[in-house]
Amino acid sequence: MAAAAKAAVVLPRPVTFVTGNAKKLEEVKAIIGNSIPFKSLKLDLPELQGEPEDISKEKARLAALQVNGPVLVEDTCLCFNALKGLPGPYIKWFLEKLGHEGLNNLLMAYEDKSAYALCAFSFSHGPGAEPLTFLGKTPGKIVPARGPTDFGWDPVFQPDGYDQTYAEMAKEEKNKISHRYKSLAMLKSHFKEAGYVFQTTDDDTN
Ligand SMILES: Nc1ncnc2c1ncn2[C@H]1C[C@H](O)[C@@H](COP(=O)(O)OP(=O)(O)OP(=O)(O)O)O1
Ligand SMILES: [Mg+2]
Repeated sequence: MAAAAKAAVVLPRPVTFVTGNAKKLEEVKAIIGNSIPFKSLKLDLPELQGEPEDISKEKARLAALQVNGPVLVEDTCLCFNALKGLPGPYIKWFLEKLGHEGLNNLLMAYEDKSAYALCAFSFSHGPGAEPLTFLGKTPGKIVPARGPTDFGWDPVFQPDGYDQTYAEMAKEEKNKISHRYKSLAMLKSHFKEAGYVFQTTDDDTN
């Protein structure tokens, strides 16, 4: 397919990354740096039930309506293979109610402790536009909590090939292999290929 003939899409302003989670924002900033012009907005968007990709897309549709411009949202899942992918998108509530020990206990009856972290970024050009979704997946296993407890389930997830949990790893190291890094890498190449042009206006200076 010839991509060369495509005209660049003009976006009315920088992309707004909508999240209620400050830690996620920190990682996204560290990973995308200046490669995509973006600003952030703290909103806790309602999340549909269903498959990770659909939840992420719906979040992007809602965010685009609220922001009235291009948006980026992210939904994170932690999926246990023995439980056929659950808690998946519901990990936030499972973590809140059960804690790290409870997450380990869910797997007590199973020998298989393998899991994967899944990150679904969705990007929408604006209200009414169909969001594009980029999925990043990092395989690992669920272990008793080790390391700092300041970011979600990081202490109970040990990525394959490492003897440290996400929480124990240096940030730069985690950001090189994480589910979030992988989906952002796809997003970055999409931006590169699409060659979006951003219109900046006075009310966007910040
Ligand atoms: N990289 C990560 N490592 C560990 N825990 C994470 C990571 N990313 C997210 N979490 C936690 C935070 C939440 O409890 C849960 C993901 O739920 P999710 O709905 O994606 O986030 P959130 O509700 O905190 O932010 P948002 O406002 O972007 O939806 O997993
Ligand atoms: Mg959420």
